[in-house]
Amino acid sequence: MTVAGRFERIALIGFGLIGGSIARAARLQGVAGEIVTTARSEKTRARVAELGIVDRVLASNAEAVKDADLVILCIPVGACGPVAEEIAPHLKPGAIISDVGSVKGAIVRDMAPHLPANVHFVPAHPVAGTENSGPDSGFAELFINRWCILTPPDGVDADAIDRLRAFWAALGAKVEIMTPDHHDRVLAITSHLPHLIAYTIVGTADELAQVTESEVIKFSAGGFRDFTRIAASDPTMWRDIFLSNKDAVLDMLGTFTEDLSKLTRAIRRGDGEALFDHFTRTRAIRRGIVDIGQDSAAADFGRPLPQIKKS
Ligand SMILES: NC(=O)c1ccc[n+]([C@@H]2O[C@H](COP(=O)([O-])OP(=O)(O)OC[C@H]3O[C@@H](n4cnc5c(N)ncnc54)[C@H](O)[C@@H]3O)[C@@H](O)[C@H]2O)c1
Ligand SMILES: O=C(O)C(=O)C[C@]1(C(=O)O)C=C[C@@H](O)C=C1
Repeated sequence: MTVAGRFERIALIGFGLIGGSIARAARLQGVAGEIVTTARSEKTRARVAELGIVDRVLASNAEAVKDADLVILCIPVGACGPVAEEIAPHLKPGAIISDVGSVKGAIVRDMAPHLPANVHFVPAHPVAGTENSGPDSGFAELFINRWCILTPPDGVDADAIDRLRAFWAALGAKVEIMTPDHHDRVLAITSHLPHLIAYTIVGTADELAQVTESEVIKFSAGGFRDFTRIAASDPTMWRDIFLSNKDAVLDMLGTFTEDLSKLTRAIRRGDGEALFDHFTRTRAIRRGIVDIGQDSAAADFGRPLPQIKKS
C-alpha cells in the first residue's frame, strides 16, 4: 500500500534549517524513497554526508533534480529565480516543483517564467522555524501542528496540489491554500514586521549601551531576551524577505507607526485609561491564541486579513 504523501525521489535544493528538517521528517514518516540534496560548499556537503539522513549530497542543482518527482527549493527567496532557471532544463516531466520561501508573490514572479509547461509548480511556505540555520539546525518535529500555506497559481493540476498537501500533512503540518498576495499581507504583519521590530530594538539598545555605558544588554531579561532570539535570525534570509515583500511590509509598517504614535501620545498625556484599555485588549488576544492551542498568530489564517482596529 502506498503511504499518503509519498514521493519516490525527492530533491531538496539547500540543506539548512528547513531543507534539513524536511529531510529528517520525510525519513521519519516514510514519505520519501530516495532523498537527494545539494550544498554549495565542500564543508557542508561533508557534514550532510556525515549526518546520514539523505541518500546523496551533490554540488550540482541540475544533477540533483534529474528524475526527481518532487523538487523543493529550500534556499533564500532571492536565490529562487536564478536556481529555477538553472534547473528548468533538467526537470522530469510531471514533477512537482515547490519551495519553502517566506514570501510568495516574488517566488511566483521569479520562478514561474523559467519552468517548463510539463511540470507542476506549487509554491509552499511552512510557517515554522527558529533563529538557527545550517545543516545541523533542522529537526523532524519542526512542522508538527504548524501551518503550511500553499499558493498554487491558477490552473495548476489539482492532483499535484493534493499530493503536495498530503506530503506536508505527513510531516505533521496543517495545510491551507491562499493567493500569494493574501499570504504576503498576512505574513507581513504576523512575521515580517515582528522581525523588523526585533532587529530595530536590539540595535537601538546596543547603541544606547555604547553611548551610556549602562550595560543595557548585559542586564536584560524577559521580553528583551525574546527580541534578541528573533534578532539572531539569518541576515541573508531576512534581507531577501524585506526586499521581496516591500509593499506589504511598508503598508503594515505605516499602520503600525500610526498605532505606536497613539500609544506615545497616551504616555505623554498621562492617559492611563488608554494604555490600560490597549493592554487589556492585547492580553485577551494572546490568551485567545493560547486557549485554542495555537501559540502563534497563524490562528488567523484562512480568515480575512486582520485589520488593526482604529480608535
Ligand atoms: N528559518 C526559518 O524560520 C524559516 C521558516 C520558514 C521558511 N523559511 C524559508 O526557507 C528558506 C530557507 O531558509 P533556512 O532557514 O532553511 O535557511 P538556511 O540558511 O538554514 O539554509 C539555506 C540553504 O540555502 C543555501 N543557499 C543559499 N543561497 C543559495 C543559492 N544562491 N543557491 C543554492 N543554495 C543556496 C545555503 O547554503 C543553505 O544550505 C528561505 O527562503 C526562508 O525564507 C525559513
Ligand atoms: O520562530 C521563529 O524563530 C520564527 O521566526 C519563525 C517564522 C515566524 O516568523 O513565525 C519566521 C519566518 C518564517 O517564514 C516562518 C516562521
